[in-house]
Amino acid sequence: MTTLAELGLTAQGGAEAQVTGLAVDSRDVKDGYLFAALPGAQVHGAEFIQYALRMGAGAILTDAAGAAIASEHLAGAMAAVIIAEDPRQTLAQTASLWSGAHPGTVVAVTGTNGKTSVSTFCRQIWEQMGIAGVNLGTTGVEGAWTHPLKHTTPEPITLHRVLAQATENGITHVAMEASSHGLDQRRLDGVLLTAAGFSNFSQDHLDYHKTFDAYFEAKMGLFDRVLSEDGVAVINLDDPKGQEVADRCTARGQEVIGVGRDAGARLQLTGQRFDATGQEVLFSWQGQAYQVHLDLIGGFQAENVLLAAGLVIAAGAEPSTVFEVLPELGTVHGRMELAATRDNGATVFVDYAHTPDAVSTALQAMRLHVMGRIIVIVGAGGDRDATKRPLMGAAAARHADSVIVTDDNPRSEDPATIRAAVMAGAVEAGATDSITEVGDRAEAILRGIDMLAPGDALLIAGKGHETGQVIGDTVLPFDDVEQASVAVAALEGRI
Ligand SMILES: CC(=O)N[C@H]1[C@@H](OP(=O)(O)OP(=O)(O)OC[C@H]2O[C@@H](n3ccc(=O)[nH]c3=O)[C@H](O)[C@@H]2O)O[C@H](CO)[C@@H](O)[C@@H]1O[C@H](C)C(=O)N[C@@H](C)C(=O)N[C@H](CCC(=O)O)C(=O)O
Ligand SMILES: Nc1ncnc2c1ncn2[C@@H]1O[C@H](COP(=O)(O)OP(=O)(O)OP(=O)(O)O)[C@@H](O)[C@H]1O
Ligand SMILES: N[C@H](CCC[C@H](N)C(=O)O)C(=O)O
Ligand SMILES: [Mg+2]
Repeated sequence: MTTLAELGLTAQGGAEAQVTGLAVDSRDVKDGYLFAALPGAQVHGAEFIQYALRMGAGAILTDAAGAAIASEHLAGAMAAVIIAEDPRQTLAQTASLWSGAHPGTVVAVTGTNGKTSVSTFCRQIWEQMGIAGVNLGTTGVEGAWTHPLKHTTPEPITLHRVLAQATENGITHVAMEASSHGLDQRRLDGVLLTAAGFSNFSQDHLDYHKTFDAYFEAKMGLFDRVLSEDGVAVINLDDPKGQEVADRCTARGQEVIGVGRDAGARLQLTGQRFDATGQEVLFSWQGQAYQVHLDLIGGFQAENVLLAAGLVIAAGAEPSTVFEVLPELGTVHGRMELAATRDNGATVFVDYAHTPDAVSTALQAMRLHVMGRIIVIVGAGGDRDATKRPLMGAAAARHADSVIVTDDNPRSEDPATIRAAVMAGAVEAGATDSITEVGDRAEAILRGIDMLAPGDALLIAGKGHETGQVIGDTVLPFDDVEQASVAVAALEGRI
């Protein structure tokens, strides 16, 4: 139990309460809980204050609008009422105080693509250096301590509970993903960051943010608000938005480590040569060169490694030790992962490309490792940014030799309508040998693999590490890597 004062909260009329737990959903409230009634996208959480009180809530955190909505229920209630201008931000601070210690070194990365990859590489570098680290994001908590997560950036109550549990389990270093939803909703505002990274900016999530500007500003919250003035910002200067981000950080007084091919980068990528299994990369840190072989497919993964190395250095590691361990880095699950190889040598890769930029980047990256033709399987998710669908189809048609359009988590939408939008973009971009629509994802994979001649490669885009196909409210088990190896075994006559 903790008092409101210990949680940094002041209730109306100076009321005190012994808080037994925190909840953002009225259905999770138990006796003595503080219920945070937050303004939502669908409804104001204050609509549920009456239920939270019935469940025994001892304190209510909300904004002025929420207090007005629930005034009738709050008037006669015993619960302490805290009114905050930005209750999501207040909740983030409260959750941090509630859960106690978090690991001493926490770095966060934002950007449209590459967050999971960069945070995973940070954790792998720490691991190789003998440091107890984890990455925290889309793929859960992974590393020296593991824990499943439902969101890329969990809401603050979960986030701080997980950080506290990680600390109890000996974790000293965390690399976490800062999603734009998470930043917009202040989910990580109570986390003390040592350093923060920016990977890139392109289209996604316009269903939520509505405009590119709003989406970009949400991401900038990481540097403008969450990272303090004495934190270090590690910025990919090769991205068109990179310099603007760096300038904003400099203006706030933060130390900036620029990374990229850009001549002004302190951590630079100066050379890159590709082979069938990876790439030879030349890095330079403040003028000192390091040549490293990365067992990773895709030029962009070297850029992600560069950003990860920058973050680890910003968090205090000795640069020469960081470059020494880079050859030990392994594929991030579901990111340019070699899933299967046909008897004729043709390869099948699984990648989480689910934005137009990611589809282009992944396919262009593959070209440099592949001698023959490239076939891509692509689809777009339901209940997500619909405007990205034709752009994903167009990116696929522009950069692959054959395109198969299929389903990827249609959710509540009609799968045929989503496929039609992806197909329309692909057909308009044209220039491929073939564009086919195969709704059933397993069949699409089988057909794609059947097309592979010696030297060819197939990219199965969109689902990466995911283990289910979401159709309506049902999640059917589905794993691209597994499907690929089953399809290869079937086509080679082994099953
Ligand atoms: C779009 C979005 O991000 N929504 C988040 C937001 O919900 P909301 O404000 O829209 O909720 P609402 O339905 O309007 O309800 C308002 C409030 O009433 C509460 N409520 C609602 C019903 C009830 O019976 N009782 C009750 O108390 C809700 O808990 C909520 O706090 O605030 C809620 C509480 O903090 C979050 O749980 C919820 O995340 C939902 C579950 C979600 O799916 N978010 C996804 C889109 C997301 O955040 N994804 C990003 C990754 C994206 C990416 O990079 O690809 C992530 O970080 O995972
Ligand atoms: N640096 C990069 N530049 C462009 N595309 C990238 C980059 N890194 C990764 N990608 C593409 O984006 C996909 C997703 O990568 P990753 O999971 O690391 O990103 P993320 O930002 O965590 O995504 P999410 O928003 O779903 O959490 C990859 O599979 C790849 O196709
Ligand atoms: N974090 C992303 C993942 C998309 C993955 C793709 N398989 C899809 O379902 O669209 C989102 O929720 O928008
Ligand atoms: Mg991610």
